[in-house]
This record gives sequence, C-alpha cells and structure tokens, in this order.
Amino acid sequence: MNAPHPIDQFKKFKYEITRFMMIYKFALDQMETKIEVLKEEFQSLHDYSPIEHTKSRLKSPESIMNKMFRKNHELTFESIKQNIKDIAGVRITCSFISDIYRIKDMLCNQSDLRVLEVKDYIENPKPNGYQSLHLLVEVPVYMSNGEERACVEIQIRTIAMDFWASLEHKIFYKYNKDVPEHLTRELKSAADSANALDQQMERLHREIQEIKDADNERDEEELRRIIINNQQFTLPSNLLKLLGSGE
Ligand SMILES: Nc1nc2c(ncn2[C@@H]2O[C@H](COP(=O)(O)OP(=O)(O)OP(=O)(O)O)[C@@H](O)[C@H]2O)c(=O)[nH]1
Ligand SMILES: Nc1ncnc2c1ncn2[C@@H]1O[C@H](COP(=O)(O)OP(=O)(O)OP(=O)(O)O)[C@@H](O)[C@H]1O
Repeated sequence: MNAPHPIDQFKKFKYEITRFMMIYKFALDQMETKIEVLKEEFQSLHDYSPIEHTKSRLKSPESIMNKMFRKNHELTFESIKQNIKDIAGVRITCSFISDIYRIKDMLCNQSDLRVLEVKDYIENPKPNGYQSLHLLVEVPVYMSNGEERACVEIQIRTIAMDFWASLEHKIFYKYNKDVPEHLTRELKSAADSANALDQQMERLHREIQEIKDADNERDEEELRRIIINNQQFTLPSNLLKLLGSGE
C-alpha cells in the first residue's frame, strides 16, 4: 500500500490539532460561563461579589510543545492530554481569602464537573512564598460525534497574591529561572507582607460583616413591631419574610 501523500498527512494533522484545541476552548468557555453566573448572581442578590475579576487563557501549541519537551514526554495527542493539565486555564481574583474557599466550594458542588485535584498553596505556600488555590476539574464537552472530557486548571487567589505572583513570574523569566539570592529573599519577604495584608483585610472584612448583620437584625426587629389599637405586637419573622416576598 502507498504511503499517504504529504498534503493529506498535513490535512489530517491540521484537522486533529484544530479539534484537539477546540475541545479545550469549549471547556474554557463553559467554565467562564459558570463563573460569570456565580458573579452575576452574587452581585444582584447580595449586592456584593466574591469575584473581583477573571482572566482565562488557552495555552498556545508552542507552549504545549515546549512543556512536553521539557518534561520529556512522548509527543502524541493522548500523551499531551494525560500530561498537560493546564491547556485551558482560568484565574479568579478575589478580595478576601474566605471568598477563595467560597468559590472553591460552589464550583466543587457542581455535579457536571469532576474535581481531579485540589492544591492548597494558601494552607501550604511554596518555599518561594507562592500562594493560591488550584483546582483541576474535568468538564464534559459535547462535540458532533460524541462526548469528550477536558481538564481545566482554575487558579483562585487574592489581589495581593496575584500582585506578588505576576511580579515573581516576571523576575523568574527575566533571570531565565536563575534568580539572584538577594531577590529570592526579597520576594519571600514580599510574600510574607502580602499574606499579612490579606489576614488584616480578612479581619476587617469579618468585623464589617458582623456590624452589617447586627444592623440587619435590628432593622428586622423594628419592622416586626406593629401597633394596633395602642397595643404593640411582634410579628413572627417567617411571617415578615412572607410579607416581604409578596407571596
Ligand atoms: N508566579 C508563580 N506562579 C506559579 C508558581 N507555582 C505555580 N505557579 C502557577 O501555577 C501553575 C501550576 O502550578 P502547580 O499547580 O504547582 O503545578 P505543577 O504541576 O507543579 O506545575 P506545572 O508542571 O508547571 O503545571 C503554573 O503553571 C503557574 O501558572 C510560582 O512559584 N510562581
Ligand atoms: N490557569 C491559568 N489561568 C489564567 N492564566 C494563566 C493560567 N496559568 C498560566 N497563566 C498565564 O498564561 C500566560 C502564558 O502561560 P503559558 O501557558 O505559556 O505558561 P505557564 O502556564 O505560565 O507555564 P508552563 O508552560 O510551565 O505551564 C502567563 O502569563 C501565565 O501567567
């Protein structure tokens, strides 16, 4: 039998790589929609969103190949799928550490997502000071010829953690991964300061939340008190809720 013509071989490869990358793109689109739904729901119902902003990226084929060579893996689609888990990635930035865990729980409870791994670099920071919560989740993608599953890497961090990580990333690449000792020390100290700021903001956030809750409770008490014929009555709180909902 004749070997396939080089042009046919090229066409086949082009089709395969396009389909391979599309699956990750659709998985990423779905994750973005899920995150947007959570964000909008919070914003309209609670007048507050635990999500400050998100950034997503599809790893370029060049970056995938570099990583495969760096890690000495065989260059096949199956091997890429098994070994590179961050082809589709989303980064969620929050104001407070407690928001990170809230978002993690909300995502992990979605039944169509399969959580493959949780790496908690907040509880256990990396030796250089890196902090973030990483989730690897598998998302179902329905293509014309059946279901595929693609992995998405979700990095959840505070603004301070993100600020630190982006500077560290720049320094790491500027020095071609061989960062001078004094900069490594300074970066670790900056990570400690970022963490101290996060802890302080968390305490303030909790205090403000407690004041808000107490105010709401007081307002509700006021609303429940009614006066009929010079006599004061207190409505049960479930009745007040029912009246408030207009049911
Ligand atoms: N700036 C910065 N980013 C980091 C650091 N460690 C991890 N990350 C980010 O998190 C991603 C995944 O890191 P890990 O969860 O530790 O996974 P890993 O398997 O050890 O790393 P990879 O093989 O690079 O994917 C990286 O690709 C970076 O985007 C760090 O020390 N500094
Ligand atoms: N999960 C993610 N979500 C959003 N952006 C990401 C995510 N992971 C990496 N990035 C960003 O994408 C850009 C390009 O990343 P690229 O895929 O080339 O390499 P990398 O993921 O940083 O490193 P590696 O190749 O070692 O995995 C970088 O700015 C990086 O910070």
